[in-house]
Amino acid sequence: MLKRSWIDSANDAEGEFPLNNLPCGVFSTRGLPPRCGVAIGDMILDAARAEEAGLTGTQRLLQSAKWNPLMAEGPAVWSSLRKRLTDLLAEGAPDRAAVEPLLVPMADATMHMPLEVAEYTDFYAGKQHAQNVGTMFRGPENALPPNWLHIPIGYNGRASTVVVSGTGIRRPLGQTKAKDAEMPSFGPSKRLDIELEIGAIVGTPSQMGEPITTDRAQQMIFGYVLLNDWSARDLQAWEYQPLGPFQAKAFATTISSWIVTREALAPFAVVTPSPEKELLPYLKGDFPGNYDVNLSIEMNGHRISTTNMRELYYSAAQQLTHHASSGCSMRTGDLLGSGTISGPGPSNYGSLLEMTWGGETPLDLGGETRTFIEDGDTLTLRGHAQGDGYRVGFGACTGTILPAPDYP
Ligand SMILES: O=C(O)/C=C/C(=O)CC(=O)CC(=O)O
Ligand SMILES: [Ca+2]
Ligand SMILES: [Mg+2]
Repeated sequence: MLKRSWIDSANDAEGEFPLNNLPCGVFSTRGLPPRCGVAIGDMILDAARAEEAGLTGTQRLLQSAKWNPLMAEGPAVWSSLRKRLTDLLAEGAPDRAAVEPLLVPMADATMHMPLEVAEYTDFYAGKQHAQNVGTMFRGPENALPPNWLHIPIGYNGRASTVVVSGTGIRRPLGQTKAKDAEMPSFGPSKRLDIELEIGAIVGTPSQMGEPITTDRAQQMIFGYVLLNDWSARDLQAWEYQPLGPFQAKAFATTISSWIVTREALAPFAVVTPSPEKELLPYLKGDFPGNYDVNLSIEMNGHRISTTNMRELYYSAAQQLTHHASSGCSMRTGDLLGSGTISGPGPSNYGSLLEMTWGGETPLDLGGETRTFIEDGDTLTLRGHAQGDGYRVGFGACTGTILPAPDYP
């Protein structure tokens, strides 16, 4: 049910930021440095100033212009802050007069990275995507690798190039090799693509040498963002064997400005699809660790795909458990990409590679067509969970492609 707020725009049934959501971002307004804020309707509550005014029940957790200090505190503190903010913003709140001056119109704000990304790992937990990409790269017989049904497969990506929604992305340069060419060549990617993913954000850390259970992993997750894993398919096809993606995915990853907390998504929790092969005991998660979140992709304003987070075969908790299982420590601010979330048919695929089947079938964008991304194109991911009379949304995860740089 919609929790009503004294901020009218937060009571809109189709709005993304009702009182039920309260996602965490970092914003600035003219002349003032970036600071922590919480979205409510079409406004942002200045959480840093609310803390200074003694309204949040926290001390010095919201002053660093990143959410990491709060994230490190763990679920009890996350929960009490959420409860406190809910009380401040609910219809009939006694503190309204103190809170009102701390609201800034979203339209006047510039958004920044909401967290310091400690490390970034990208998984491959969408089965339809793994099947599709495997078919194109290795043929239908070898599409799904033999380990896929047993391990949440991943690779270590780059935290240095995770950027916030709205950041322009330079077309990457790299090495490619045409099938019939004798030598590889170097230049701008000609097969630039997106991947629609959800990123899970680790709040509380684990120690080196300390494996964790799926229950504990679930408790460690602070929240989720939309994530676009920009991918240069021509670089990828040439470089990926035997160590997996490298420069094809190292140049940029865009996340939404808002972190939707695990608590806000709890009413939309679902179990992952039943495993086709029994999972080893350490990976079993008998709780609903996935979420019913509607997802979509727009290219230059045209919707080109719709899918849902519930398609994921492994939950973020299972991915995190596997990640720590060897003794690998997990840090506050670790970002775990889910893997591309493709649904059953071409209108539900999460990458252009799949939608155009390797560039063979162009997409119709109302007059124009596209296979891969051209300079100046804007790609936008959106996502929301649908409640009874309200939505919990992520805001946009968007980026425009700029021409490749000259080689120095
Ligand atoms: O080699 C392959 O089969 C494909 C690898 C990827 O594309 C890696 C990746 O980013 C996985 C994903 O997002 O699902
Ligand atoms: Ca990916
Ligand atoms: Mg990437």
